[in-house]
Amino acid sequence: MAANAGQMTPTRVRDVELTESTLTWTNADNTKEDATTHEILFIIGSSPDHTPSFTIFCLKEDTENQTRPFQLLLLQTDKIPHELKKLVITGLPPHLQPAPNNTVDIVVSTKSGTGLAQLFWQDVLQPLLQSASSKAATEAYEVTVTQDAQSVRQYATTLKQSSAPRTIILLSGDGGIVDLLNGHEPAADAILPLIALLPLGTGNALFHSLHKPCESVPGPTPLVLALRTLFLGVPANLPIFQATFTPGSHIVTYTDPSLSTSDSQLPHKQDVKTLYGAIVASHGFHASIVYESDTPTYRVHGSKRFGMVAQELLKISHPYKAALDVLPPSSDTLERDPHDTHGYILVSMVSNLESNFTISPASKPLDGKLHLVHFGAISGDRAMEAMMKAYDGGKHVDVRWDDGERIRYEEVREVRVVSEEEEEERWRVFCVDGTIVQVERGGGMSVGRADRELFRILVDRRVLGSEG
Ligand SMILES: Nc1ncnc2c1ncn2[C@@H]1O[C@H](COP(=O)(O)OP(=O)(O)OP(=O)(O)O)[C@@H](O)[C@H]1O
Repeated sequence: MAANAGQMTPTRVRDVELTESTLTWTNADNTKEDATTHEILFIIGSSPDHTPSFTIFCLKEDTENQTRPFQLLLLQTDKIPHELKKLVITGLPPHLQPAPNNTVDIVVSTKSGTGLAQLFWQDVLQPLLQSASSKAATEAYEVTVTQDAQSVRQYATTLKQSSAPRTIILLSGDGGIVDLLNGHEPAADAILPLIALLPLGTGNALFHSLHKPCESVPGPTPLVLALRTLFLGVPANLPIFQATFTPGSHIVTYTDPSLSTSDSQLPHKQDVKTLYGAIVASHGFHASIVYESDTPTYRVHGSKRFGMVAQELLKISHPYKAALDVLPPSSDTLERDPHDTHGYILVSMVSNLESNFTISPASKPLDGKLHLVHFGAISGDRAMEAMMKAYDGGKHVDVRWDDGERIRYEEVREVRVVSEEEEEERWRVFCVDGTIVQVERGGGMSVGRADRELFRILVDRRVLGSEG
């Protein structure tokens, strides 16, 4: 469907001043208002041959306000403080301008996170794009609003029909990325579509990992950072990995056994051989948390849902029976891990699974390296201790207990996991960027870096500076 919202009229203001990190201004009725510099997105200035005029774009967020969590401010003024000049742009950057040789798509994943993507599109992004454009640009955007769990993949399959440059503004969590990656296989010489990610999911691992060098407390919220990247960012190839599964494996969604089985509760099963991912592939505790927390009942709790399910799983501390083989970066020989049972096997291409959960502290944005994080079938108390240290800047990677048990953390080229003798399906789940795959008894997964890229992604310039 085409977008067609009206343009937002900027508020005329004067006496715009900056004191430390507070922006103040005076309205036409002489009232004074303010915002923090962390709420400023960017400033659109008139072209040099016109009378100077600036529109300051700010986003105020109030997560407690259920009906109006987002407030976009457009302040029009003739003069801005000198310190703000670096935020001035002249309008929509080329990657956001719909043109015969540039397609711009918007994908709104309505069930991501706590379900705010559609409101964000209507109240923030659509008026923002419209107001930043000199013509009615958003009418030329194609908007896909998800109707079901297949919508993003279906959208991705349509991409191969065109070979022109394309920007995809994706309002979702990590699931939207994995769906794009697995719905689209471009021709070898195609111009890779460019993803602009607006983090409206729960964990938003890819977004937080890519923006790690830009995040600070106090500082801009993830959505402010994302909108700055949308307008001011630069494209980079998105490194990905490929997970290959044994025959009989299928993608599955969780069915809460305590709820009565109606049709809508039945698990949806879909055969799978390989999946591309950009974030993590796992088996054990992490995969089980993702699998068992993905219910409507848990989803309403936002990112707390992971912790709630983790508590339950820690009480059980299931020893996952599996064979783990690891290929070090500079070797051609797989090495068998000595453990027969495991608590946590996770291969990560990113540093963070949530903004404050640093699973792989050595991972740098876009470095394309895989790191293994592993522990054996340790007690719930020890697992909890390790997880808490991951929330403390990734200190879990140095944990070692007196009896010799430790967290294994190292760069890897490939990892193979084969689930052994697990009777219950519940303990035979694997996770690729939030997608859950259940394998047959004795089945498993191998993970290594993919030999090609499928998409580019917009990143903050500072990220490219910190590469390598
Ligand atoms: N209208 C819809 N009906 C049913 N399912 C939907 C709909 N829209 C999106 N979904 C599904 O909801 C899931 C949302 O996943 P996504 O990863 O975007 O959010 P999240 O799980 O909250 O965040 P994260 O993965 O970052 O923790 C996806 O599996 C997607 O396919």
